Amino acid sequence: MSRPGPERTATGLAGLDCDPGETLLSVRDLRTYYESGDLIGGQPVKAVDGVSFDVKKGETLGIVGESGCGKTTLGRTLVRLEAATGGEVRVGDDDVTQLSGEDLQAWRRNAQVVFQDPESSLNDRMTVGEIVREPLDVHDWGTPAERRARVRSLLEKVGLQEEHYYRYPHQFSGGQRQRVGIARALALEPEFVVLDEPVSALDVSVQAQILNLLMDLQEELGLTYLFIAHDLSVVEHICDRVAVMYLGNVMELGPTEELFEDPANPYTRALLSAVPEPDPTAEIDRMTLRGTPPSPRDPPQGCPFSTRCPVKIRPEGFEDVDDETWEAIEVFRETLRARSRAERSLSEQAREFLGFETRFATVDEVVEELFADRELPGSIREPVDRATDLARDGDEAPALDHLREELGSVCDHEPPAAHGVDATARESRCHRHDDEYEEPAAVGPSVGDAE
Ligand SMILES: Nc1ncnc2c1ncn2[C@@H]1O[C@H](COP(=O)(O)OP(=O)(O)OP(=O)(O)O)[C@@H](O)[C@H]1O
Repeated sequence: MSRPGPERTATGLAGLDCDPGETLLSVRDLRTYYESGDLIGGQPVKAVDGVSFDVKKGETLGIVGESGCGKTTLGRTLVRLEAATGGEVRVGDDDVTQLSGEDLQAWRRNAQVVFQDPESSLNDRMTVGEIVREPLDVHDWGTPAERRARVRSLLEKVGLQEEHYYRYPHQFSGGQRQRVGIARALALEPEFVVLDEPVSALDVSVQAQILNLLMDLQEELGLTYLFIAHDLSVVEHICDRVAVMYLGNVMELGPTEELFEDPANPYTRALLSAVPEPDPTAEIDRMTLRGTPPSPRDPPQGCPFSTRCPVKIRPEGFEDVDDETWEAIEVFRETLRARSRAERSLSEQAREFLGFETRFATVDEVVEELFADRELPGSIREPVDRATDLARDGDEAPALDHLREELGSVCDHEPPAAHGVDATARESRCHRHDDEYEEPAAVGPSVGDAE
């Protein structure tokens, strides 16, 4: 069978040949779960838990969020390095998650990854020429002479010299190794490239060079990038649009400038307010988030961010309870949740949430510390007492269910839908965008620079 050589123009999948600005990938309700290693009954890790967005041809879409929120899994699922558990990734009429045979080969040629750590992602026993040529060999691209010529032109394209062909990765600096990784990713002329933290392992002085190279290559080759990063300043610099992930969900997605200037979602606001200001005298209200993200094995039933959200909606009838009392209830719930995970002892968790040095051994001591000095109305005292009884017997799950039933709001019960939040098609998932509630910005601390 004849294989595509250097002259080939068709990508192999009709949907990839769309025009710049048109939708290249249409991701719908995509889920990727990792099955638990337990023999029976373990919950899967819901690394990507129902995300929907489009990627437009020629754009750079940033994916940001804290460690463990599912960025890498999302990128790997899009290029079929991980199998999706559910949902779709449409390219024209094809669903990438279902491709097999030649169509899957065509997708694999067209969807490549540049990995974070050029130290470990390149095989140290192969020469640079062999590393870059390997995908051409695997896909039986052109003739051997054409492959060698292609590797030389790729090395030049990424700023390396011809004589580097016969060297080994360990003879190179981190920046040079990442250039090799980029050349390899581009060998098969892909349309779509996942850049998974491509500069975070590099010296700051080298980062800009690699980012400039990536931007030049994008322009020259019409590439579409998914740019995964936790460094927000890099994202602001390089991305056209940004998706903010939390616990396997996209909380907000929109054009970079608008999203950074006026973040709509409480999580985006918290994430941006955690970025150190270049001017330390600038007065901004920093949002500090309580606790740690919930386990992706057991995400909250309502809004993914509900357990830590600083502007969580109160349930009806509790609006007048003072903030400290309400905070104590949320800390109680968070402590029970941590205890049910049993990853760390209750005392460690409680100390972290409360900032106390005291050791807590029992639920009663936590309750005493949180509520002893407070006048609790019966509508709060009763569910707290009931939950304490349940938790005392080691039943945190029913205790939490009870608290959610009695003291939970819409944020605890329903996942928020995506709301359009400005004229740029930006979307944010938060119940506060419903007309009946105040917007996050109206009730929470302000975010952004104070120039
Ligand atoms: N192969 C795997 N098996 C089981 N769980 C996994 C696997 N890979 C990732 N996870 C889990 O899935 C969740 C998402 O991980 P992922 O690496 O996608 O997040 P991330 O946002 O890219 O994090 P980081 O910024 O630290 O790379 C985490 O809880 C992680 O522990």
